[in-house]
Amino acid sequence: MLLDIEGLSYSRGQGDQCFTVELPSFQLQPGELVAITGRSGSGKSTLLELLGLLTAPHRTERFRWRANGYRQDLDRLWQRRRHGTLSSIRGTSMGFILQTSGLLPFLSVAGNLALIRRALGLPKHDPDLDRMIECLDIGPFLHKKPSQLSVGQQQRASIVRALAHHPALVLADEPTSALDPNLGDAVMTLLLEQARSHGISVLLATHEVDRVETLGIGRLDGSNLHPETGFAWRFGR
Ligand SMILES: Nc1ncnc2c1ncn2[C@@H]1O[C@H](COP(=O)(O)OP(=O)(O)OP(=O)(O)O)[C@@H](O)[C@H]1O
Repeated sequence: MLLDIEGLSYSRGQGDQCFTVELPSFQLQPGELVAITGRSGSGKSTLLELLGLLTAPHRTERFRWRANGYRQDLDRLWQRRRHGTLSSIRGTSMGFILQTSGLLPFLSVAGNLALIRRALGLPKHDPDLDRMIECLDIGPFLHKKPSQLSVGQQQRASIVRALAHHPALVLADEPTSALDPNLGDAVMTLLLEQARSHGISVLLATHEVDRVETLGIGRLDGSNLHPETGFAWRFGR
């Protein structure tokens, strides 16, 4: 099991503006793709930040990680402020597809893709990376800087970058939001194929419930615990 979580919760804000996200129980297997769904403002991005170790939860009964033969008690790492270890897990074993592309502005797209592989000591050339470049049609702008690209082109480049080092977990925040339906399909096909062929687990925040249901992708859906305020959401399958 890649992630094993019980009783995770996080709150931000004060008093009647307090916003809470709860994840009572969640297990994610290697190669599993799960869509995080729920109304706008329900906390999908917040949940991705928590599961991607970018934000510390306020409470967890169990928060465990196991990848590449290593187990980590993430709860304990947060409590002991082992930020170096948390950062190393993020850098080596996770790939992020953010709403803002997150590509480094001073590098070309090719440079962005090469950086993570070089940092991890992986060979420069990888047939699988070439195939991903072809699949999302980013070859024509590999030499360009992110500022010279459309939002959709940046999004496609950031998807390939997140997968370039074959991480154990990819966290994707609305990865098809700026794409036309054909490219949206290509992205979903690529994520499913990477999950199956490389055992990469994918957590995908999305509003595209129809698309994920058509593809048979499981959902972690947010329900509103306080309909009058909408400030507390519980996510479950
Ligand atoms: N930096 C922040 N500071 C304070 N509140 C925030 C911040 N970012 C988000 N929020 C609030 O936290 C709640 C959850 O936001 P989040 O972005 O996680 O929701 P979401 O489900 O991803 O939304 P969307 O579908 O619109 O992207 C919202 O009520 C939002 O207003």
